[in-house]
Amino acid sequence: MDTLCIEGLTKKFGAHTVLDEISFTVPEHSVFGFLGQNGAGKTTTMKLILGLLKADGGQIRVLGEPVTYGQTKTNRLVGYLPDVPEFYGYMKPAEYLKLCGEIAGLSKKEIARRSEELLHLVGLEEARKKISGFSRGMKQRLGITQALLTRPKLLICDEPTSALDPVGRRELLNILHQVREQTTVLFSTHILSDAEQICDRIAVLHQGNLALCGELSRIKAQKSANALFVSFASAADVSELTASPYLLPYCSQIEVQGSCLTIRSTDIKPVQQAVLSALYGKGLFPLKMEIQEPTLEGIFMEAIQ
Ligand SMILES: Nc1ncnc2c1ncn2[C@@H]1O[C@H](COP(=O)(O)OP(=O)(O)OP(=O)(O)O)[C@@H](O)[C@H]1O
Repeated sequence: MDTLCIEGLTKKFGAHTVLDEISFTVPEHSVFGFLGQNGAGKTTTMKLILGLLKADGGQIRVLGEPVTYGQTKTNRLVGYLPDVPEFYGYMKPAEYLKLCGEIAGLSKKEIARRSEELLHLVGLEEARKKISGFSRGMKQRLGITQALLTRPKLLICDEPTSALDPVGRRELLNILHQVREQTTVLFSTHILSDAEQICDRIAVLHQGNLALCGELSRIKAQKSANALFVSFASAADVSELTASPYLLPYCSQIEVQGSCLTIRSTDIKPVQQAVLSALYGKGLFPLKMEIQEPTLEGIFMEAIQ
């Protein structure tokens, strides 16, 4: 069964339609990247899943149960990490988790066991200081422990890496990748390389619609419009190469940047042959020549154009 199923979801703020009948599913134990520019509607979608906002149309189901605005029934299945998690700064991590566990109705034994497991998972088992002294990365990691305390079936994280340095980002991505064994992860981001590293599925939200949605590997395979990148020691070599009659059929697909050129084509093989013939014909020697696979960044830019 899919952990999350969204069908025809619509949300308007006044005359502004933020979500216009979007539909997607998130399969169990997947890591789903929810991508979009600032203001695309990612947080709005998450709040709708949590029943914190009222939809103007459509349905949301968490493990088959419908989400109803204002009711928190389905939230027993969901853990949520907001973009800026708030804590009681005077508490230590274990104290904070104890409080959260008590509010959630967990037994003392379960709180102790879960806290130990989760603080170990996020590398905070040795953190003895008060939360007010935590770095942003430590706070995000603590936020994940709180969101996972009740063993939710779906973990929703709103831009969990956007405020972190590269080391903090790497640590957090590793944690999200690991927790997929216990739950399903839906996280929003505009850092495409983060999504590329750990997501098996993505959706790109743009102007109220899903510009792209599906398995990342499949999307990449479909976008087989590859590019051949060639660099030379000088721009003069580039001019000489592009003047070759072998490259004439590809002129409309050639991008020149100083001493480098990129040729894009849906079928890269004939391009390779043409470039090799042109290099040989002109007696040119490139510094570098490589086929560039489609990146998520390239795919994203194309989707939102
Ligand atoms: N309560 C509200 N009232 C009116 N407009 C709102 C409200 N909440 C969000 N919006 C608008 O809805 C749009 C989507 O906002 P949302 O916060 O969901 O985007 P986002 O994709 O999460 O952006 P970001 O990446 O910047 O966090 C924006 O234009 C925003 O101004």
